[in-house]
This record gives sequence, structure tokens and C-alpha cells, in this order.
Amino acid sequence: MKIALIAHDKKKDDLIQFSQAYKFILEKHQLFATGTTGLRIEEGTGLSIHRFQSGPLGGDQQIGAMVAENKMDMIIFFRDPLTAQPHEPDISALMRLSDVYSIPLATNIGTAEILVRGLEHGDLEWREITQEN
Ligand SMILES: O=C(CO)COP(=O)(O)O
Repeated sequence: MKIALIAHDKKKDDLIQFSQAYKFILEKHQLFATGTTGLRIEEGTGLSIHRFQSGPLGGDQQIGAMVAENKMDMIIFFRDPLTAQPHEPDISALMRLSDVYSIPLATNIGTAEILVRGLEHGDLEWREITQEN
């Protein structure tokens, strides 16, 4: 499975802790991230991650492009709901596309835990079937 990991600045520590806790699951999958998030997770966990541009420089849009090509299976995006982001339109676009393509998207740790545990139980295998067709 291809999984995108993204966090706004005030949520990056949470995502690193999350990635450390679930490294045993995440390491079995192909990981993608926006620039700074990816670097921080790599440093904090040793996981190997394909890093796109930083969010404000187009990273959300690059991940959105993968969604539009049906090449992303899950997105974990710890958003900061209390801080205005200069690239808010890009963030909205990524979330909209995730709904267009029915990509599981977690925006907080509570949902992310359920998604990642579901991944371990094979709950997302339907994605592999739809990609083959
Ligand atoms: O801004 C972001 C997502 O909208 C995240 O970007 P960085 O991972 O580069 O900080």
C-alpha cells in the first residue's frame, strides 16, 4: 500500500510519535510525505520515505496528483485547525480529491490509529483489487 504522511508544524511531533509507535506496520508499506514532515519522520524513526516538496511549495498538490491517478491508498494528515496556512487552497484540494477517489484520510491521531490497525488486518485489500481492474 502507498501511504502519505503529512503534518502541519504544530502537529509534527505527534506524527513522529505516531510513526514510532506504528513503525512495525508502516515499514511494510511504501511511504510518501511532504518535505519537512518526511525529513522529520525519517530522522525520528529511520523509516524510508519518498519526500515531495514542502507543503507551502506544492507538496500537498504532488500528493493530490497521486490521488488523481489512483496511486495513493491512504493519507494520514495531522492538520493544525488553529493556525492559518498560506496554502489552504492546496490543503482543501487534497481533501476534496481524497473524497472524489474514496481514499481513506485521517486528520487526527484517533482516526489514524484505526486506519493503520485496519491496514494491518488487511481491511484495505479492496484497494488492490480495484487497482488491478
Ligand atoms: O504544509 C504541509 C501540509 O499542508 C506540510 O508541509 P511540510 O511537511 O513541508 O511541513
